[in-house]
Amino acid sequence: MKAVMTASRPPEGRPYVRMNGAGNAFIMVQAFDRPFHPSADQVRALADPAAGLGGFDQLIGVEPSESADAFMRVWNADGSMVETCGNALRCVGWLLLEATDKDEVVIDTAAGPTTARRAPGPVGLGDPAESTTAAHQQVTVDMGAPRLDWTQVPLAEEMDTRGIELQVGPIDAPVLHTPGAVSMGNPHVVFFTDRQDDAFVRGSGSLIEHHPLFPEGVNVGFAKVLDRGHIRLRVWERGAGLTLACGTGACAALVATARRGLTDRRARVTVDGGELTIDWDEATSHVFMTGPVAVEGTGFLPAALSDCG
Ligand SMILES: N[C@@H](CCC[C@H](N)C(=O)O)C(=O)O
Repeated sequence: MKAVMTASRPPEGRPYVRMNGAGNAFIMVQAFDRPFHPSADQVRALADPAAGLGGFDQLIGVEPSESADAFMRVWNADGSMVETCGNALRCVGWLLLEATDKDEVVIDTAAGPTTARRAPGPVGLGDPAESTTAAHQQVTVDMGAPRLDWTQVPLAEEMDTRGIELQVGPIDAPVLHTPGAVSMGNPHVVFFTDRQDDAFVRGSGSLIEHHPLFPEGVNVGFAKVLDRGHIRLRVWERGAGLTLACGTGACAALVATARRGLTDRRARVTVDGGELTIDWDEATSHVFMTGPVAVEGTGFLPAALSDCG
């Protein structure tokens, strides 16, 4: 881990690795040697293009753990600290797999532990073993069982999470209605809809994110079922807005569509930044997510924002 994240260190600031998981953008900060606990203001400052990091959806702290290979801490770009992030788990998993000789690593989070392992690369992209970066690498994570009780999402009132009482638009002709609600360690609502254009996703997503039915806020998915094994998904992320991919959102979309009988328990989920495969295993009830990870570069945090212990 340290080998991957601490190449040569100039005096100014703490090193970072910029990665993406199917387009979901992360800044990974090594917090093995010294704690990294930025305030919400400091996270927002780092997310600002003026900080020179290129912006990100989530800021990730990779910390030591007594029970796992690492603990992953997640901040959204708006500064909020959240439970977990599926695509970042695949990226941190890849970093840990690269830095050790293990076949499988365990990453703890505020939502509980997750295991990560390499998966065969996609056909047509060459041999992943020949790649010097993570560009062609596929990683599978075990996201555990979805939490489906209304108290676990959580919702503000009792409802059947297969299709909750929520609609957007006129009462007699709503444009969105009866979404599924799922927690993958973080809260998701998934609408089954063909409406996926930018303006619609941004407008309705930002509204629903803060709806009083979701006391902790919510990530908002817009899922178009193409066939029983294929979903087109866009996600308005809580605390980050419209992103190119949301891993927990893809897991939640598969769970929500499978519960409604719209898809099988395994499906390809096409997001703006790539393809994810989600498998809701019948025997264990665990949701497995496979998809690409990529290293975009490395750098050093601005000195003033490096010592956030
Ligand atoms: N990008 C993530 C989810 C990150 C956290 C989310 N915005 C939240 O507030 O719960 C993913 O890949 O799962």
